[in-house]
Amino acid sequence: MHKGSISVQTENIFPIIKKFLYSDHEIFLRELVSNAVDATTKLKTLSGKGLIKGDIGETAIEILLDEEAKTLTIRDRGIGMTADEVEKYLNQVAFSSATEFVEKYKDDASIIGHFGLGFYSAFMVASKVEVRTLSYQDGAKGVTWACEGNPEYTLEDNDKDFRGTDVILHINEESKEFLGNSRIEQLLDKYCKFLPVPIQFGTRTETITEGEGDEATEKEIEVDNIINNPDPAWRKAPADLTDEDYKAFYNELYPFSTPPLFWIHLNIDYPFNLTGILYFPKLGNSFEVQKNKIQLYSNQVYVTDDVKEIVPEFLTLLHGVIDSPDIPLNVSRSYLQSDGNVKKITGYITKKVADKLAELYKKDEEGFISKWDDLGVFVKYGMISDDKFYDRSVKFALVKNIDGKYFPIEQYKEEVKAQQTDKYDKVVMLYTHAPEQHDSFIAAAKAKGYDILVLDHVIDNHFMQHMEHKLGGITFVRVDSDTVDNLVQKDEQAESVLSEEQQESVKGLFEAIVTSTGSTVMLKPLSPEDQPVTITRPEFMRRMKEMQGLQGMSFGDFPDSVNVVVNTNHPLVANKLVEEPDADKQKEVADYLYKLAMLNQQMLKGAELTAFINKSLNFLK
Ligand SMILES: Nc1ncnc2c1ncn2[C@@H]1O[C@H](COP(=O)(O)OP(=O)(O)OP(=O)(O)O)[C@@H](O)[C@H]1O
Repeated sequence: MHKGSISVQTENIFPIIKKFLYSDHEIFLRELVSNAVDATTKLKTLSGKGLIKGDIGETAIEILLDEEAKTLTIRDRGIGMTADEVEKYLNQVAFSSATEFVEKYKDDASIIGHFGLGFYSAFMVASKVEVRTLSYQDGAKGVTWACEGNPEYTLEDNDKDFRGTDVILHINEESKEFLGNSRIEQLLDKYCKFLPVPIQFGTRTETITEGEGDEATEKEIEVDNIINNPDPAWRKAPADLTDEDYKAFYNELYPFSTPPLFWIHLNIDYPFNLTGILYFPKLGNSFEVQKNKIQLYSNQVYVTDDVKEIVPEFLTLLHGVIDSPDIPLNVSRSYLQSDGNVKKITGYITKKVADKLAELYKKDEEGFISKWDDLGVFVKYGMISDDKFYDRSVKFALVKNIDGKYFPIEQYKEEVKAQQTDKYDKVVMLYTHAPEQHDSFIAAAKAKGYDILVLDHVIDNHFMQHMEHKLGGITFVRVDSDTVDNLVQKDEQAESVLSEEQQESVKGLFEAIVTSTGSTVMLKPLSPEDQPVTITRPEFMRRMKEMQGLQGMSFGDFPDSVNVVVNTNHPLVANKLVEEPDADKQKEVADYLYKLAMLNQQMLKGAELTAFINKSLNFLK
């Protein structure tokens, strides 16, 4: 037996590890299993080069839990270590790199906790760590290194008879959770799901069928429980994968979810290394809830699902996996943001996504259109937030009209130009966010030969604002924002059949009825075919208010701004109302017309609505 003292360059590291590493203790398992994987990969490499004679045999890594002995063991059948190597790698390399790391990041506990310290993170959860190891080299002798979380360690020979390393953790009092089967299972699933070496944790029962036809019997057998898929889809060549393989992998990542719309296989080795698969999920009208689903890996080791720094914000709506050994992982956020490689990766991913969409649109326009309702959100979000993406995608950014036809927005502008250009030379793109609710406005606009778009997603206000600015020469106007004659403003002036005096009296009549703040009464000589009274919501104020609401800002109690437009050429106004001799009756008619307009804009509610219905029923008596 040999005793020694770990050379301490700085003050004792163990209290520092315990003090600073309070967050994410669980990372120790990832670190130790990664070391086991490294040792196994090294062995395979040596064998591949013919440097190890004969068959290397079993290489699976095992995780063993002994609740009674309170130990958790990580067992590999990798290269192992000689006594000299243990001294060098565990006492010097591992120790000095851990010391350096803690020194560097001790003011940012979250970083240390998150990224671990390699081998020494074992001391976050263990009061004692034993390493029993046997090197692959001919004639090597087994050695056991043990350390109880202080600078003293022991090293002694053992009789280990199979190549590889057991790291035995004597779990400390505060970390008892790591003696639970399901907790370990959960951690392995989180961090080790796609590690490149099979990892076994206990056994599981499997039902197999023996014999054939009528003779067939079902039997339960115990098999090794391999918790990982060592050869995940993203590491394979796209040519070797079918659509079913991609879907199956999606299901592996997100069990029980709706199949994705399509995917992009990323594969680049210059100027940085990156592989991965990004999936476009079915989003429908939802938005926020889907974020943070992309998982970041480094050589198949799970790192995080917080990829904000690597993937442009709008693409965090995507799902899938990115794997890059080139992303500097154990550094701070601010460093990531300014890192040149990370910027290049972001740019590359954006370009790949835009190219894939362009290709889909070109190759299969119909298929692309059929996916647009789900895809539109990404594309719009991307166009708003990333100029380069805008330039690439404006060609295939679609808008849908009320008849369910889709057009690229630039082409749509040309389609409606002749009918819908206003006196300021802008093409007015009319839209509704709720076709049912705007039925009468839509009917009026259609009768005038206008086309109407459906823009009903929460992102659309921002999208419209952005397109007005970027595309230029267009303005979006909601179909209920003005009376139909004024949706596309022209210079034509219609004549009113009422005298000025009559107009004054009609205006006064309505002003006495319309008392809510924010409402303005206006008279207009519209077509006799149009509604007698229409309530419109001016585009600018409404859109501003909605956009601020979306950003969590508030206009305070700013009332809805609406116009109550009275059509002075409608017979019910021009004849019935004006000619009515009885003042009370006149007021009643005006009020009824106003209520109908409110009803049309879904503004009639509560007691007012009940009174209106009762009044209408009385007419039928
Ligand atoms: N299971 C193992 N089998 C063989 N050698 C090991 C094993 N675990 C650790 N080592 C040796 O100890 C060294 C130090 O390990 P440690 O985990 O601290 O650092 P690392 O793996 O080099 O880097 P990282 O901090 O990224 O984990 C390793 O480089 C390796 O040589």
